[in-house]
Amino acid sequence: MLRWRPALGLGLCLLAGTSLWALWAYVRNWPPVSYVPYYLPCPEIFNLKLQHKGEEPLQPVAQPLYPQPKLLEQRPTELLTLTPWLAPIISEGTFNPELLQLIYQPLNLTIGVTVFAVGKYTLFVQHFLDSAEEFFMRGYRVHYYIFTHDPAAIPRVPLGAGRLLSIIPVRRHSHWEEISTRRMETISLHIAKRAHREVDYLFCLDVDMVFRNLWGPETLGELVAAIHPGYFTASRQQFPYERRRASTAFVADSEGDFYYGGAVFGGRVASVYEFTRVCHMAILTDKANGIMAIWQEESHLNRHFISHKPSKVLSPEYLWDDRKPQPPSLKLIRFSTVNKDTSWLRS
Ligand SMILES: CC(=O)N[C@H]1[C@@H](OP(=O)(O)OP(=O)(O)OC[C@H]2O[C@@H](n3ccc(=O)[nH]c3=O)[C@H](O)[C@@H]2O)O[C@H](CO)[C@H](O)[C@@H]1O
Ligand SMILES: [Mn+2]
Repeated sequence: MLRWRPALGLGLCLLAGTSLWALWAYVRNWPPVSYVPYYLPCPEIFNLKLQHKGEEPLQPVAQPLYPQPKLLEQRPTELLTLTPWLAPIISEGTFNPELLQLIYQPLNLTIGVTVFAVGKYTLFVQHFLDSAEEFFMRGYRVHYYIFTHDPAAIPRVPLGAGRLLSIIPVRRHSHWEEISTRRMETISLHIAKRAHREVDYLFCLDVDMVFRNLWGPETLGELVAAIHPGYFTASRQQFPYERRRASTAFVADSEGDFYYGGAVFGGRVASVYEFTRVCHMAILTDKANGIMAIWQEESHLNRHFISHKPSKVLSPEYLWDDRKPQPPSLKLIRFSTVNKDTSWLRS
């Protein structure tokens, strides 16, 4: 009987030790972590940090009340050329193309372009590329990145010297809103993985568009936004911002400078990285809260540009819409949305 005592004592000690360890493991993880399912498909985004020696991004400015800048402030045919935060507004007549050529050509820059062609939107690629070859950054090195679910559907357009095209396969999301919105995520990941080594500047463009006139180095800047063709005469209260406070894209009636289009943005590749990453995070936060902003990523883009002003603003010459007549205030149209059957395209 006495011989069993040490064995029994040892067993009890082991049992007590295991129970204490299990209790400690449970307490240590309290409260239980609940993982938001939306975050799971893209955990890389939280760990990736671009390796560049840049300055710290500007801190968000406090939002004092100030009058809205008006593109047509002076005369009905003359566009504003400078924002109140001293960013140039680019339109025909505000710059000297020959001088800019002399300045930018020796820099040997490579300009990247991202375009998405998912589902029936592959139909737009031919026209987009043909016109880009004619008008976009002529004489510069250009790298087109075409994101598509169907690489075979991308036409082989002959490219000029120094111009490259890469086709990058992506998932075909079922809803068009998801396809459009996911661009922020895909672009930021693509920059971190690859594009930051390959290009100096990057423009992110819609594919249902066509170039009609020259688009040159006057558009290059740290962070570049384009004024939406539908709202350049509207007051900030009429802008179609996200007005629900539950969304991270919320904009108050007293805020806003210009309403920018989601179809055109760009800048230095590192700045476009930070911009798309931050917009993607905001979109994920909304998803986790069960809300989608009224104009998807365009709403987030607009929210961001209120607190982080673009360093250069493109007039609607650079983002027009073929369904609208050319107004007298625009001397030419450089890049425009083609007339399209939206409900068929998105079906
Ligand atoms: C002029 C302008 O600023 N347009 C914006 C506007 O409408 P749009 O009506 O111009 O949006 P859209 O149908 O062109 O979609 C945006 C882009 O996403 C891609 N795509 C979209 C759907 C699809 O099935 N397959 C596909 O590839 C394609 O590159 C397309 O150009 O609102 C969108 C978000 O709601 C985007 O912010 C657009 O940039
Ligand atoms: Mn479009």
